[in-house]
Amino acid sequence: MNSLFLRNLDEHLQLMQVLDALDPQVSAAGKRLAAVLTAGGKLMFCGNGGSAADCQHLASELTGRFIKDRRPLAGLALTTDSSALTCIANDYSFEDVFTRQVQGLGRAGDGLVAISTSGNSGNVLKAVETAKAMGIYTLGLLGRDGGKLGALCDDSIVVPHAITARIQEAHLLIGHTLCGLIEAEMGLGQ
Ligand SMILES: O=C(CO)[C@@H](O)[C@H](O)[C@H](O)[C@H](O)COP(=O)(O)O
Ligand SMILES: [Zn+2]
Repeated sequence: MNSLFLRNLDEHLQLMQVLDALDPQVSAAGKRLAAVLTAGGKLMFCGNGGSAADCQHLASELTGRFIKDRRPLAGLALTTDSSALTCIANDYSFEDVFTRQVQGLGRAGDGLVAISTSGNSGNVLKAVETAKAMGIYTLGLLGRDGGKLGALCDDSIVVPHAITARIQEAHLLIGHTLCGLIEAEMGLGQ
């Protein structure tokens, strides 16, 4: 029997082979995110667990750098402020950890990238509902069948797989591509 690594690799490669079907959604999302930044808005990111790590990773590609040496862009992970997260979860509820940050930090014209492999995390759902009501563009980076977020977000990119880890691996590829598209759309860099 194949090793665990070879089985994971096989699953990963099979998934990669069907992701080309997502090209229209990824290209359109890159344009929408670039438009938010071009108009002076910021991009916020929220998600749980491994997706929380993706949030800070992708936000840092914007404020720091991705491929090109260019001006910093407005990316903000809502997953990294441990004081805000613990205060909101402790004093209100875990469902509110992203929502209250969106309310406090978000402005009409901003964007919120909601990352969830199930598409059903309650705190992410609530943040997207709040963001939409504030006039903030919402993009879901989702998995499985997109879950409730698939129907809720303005736009969604759904990785069609049942295993959380495989979905997360695809999310990082798509997230990196979105960063590249933002740079290209904005004509930034050398
Ligand atoms: O990274 C992993 C599994 O690979 C876990 O930490 C995973 O992110 C957590 O179970 C999350 O709470 C799952 O949330 P979601 O993707 O369904 O919104
Ligand atoms: Zn993980």
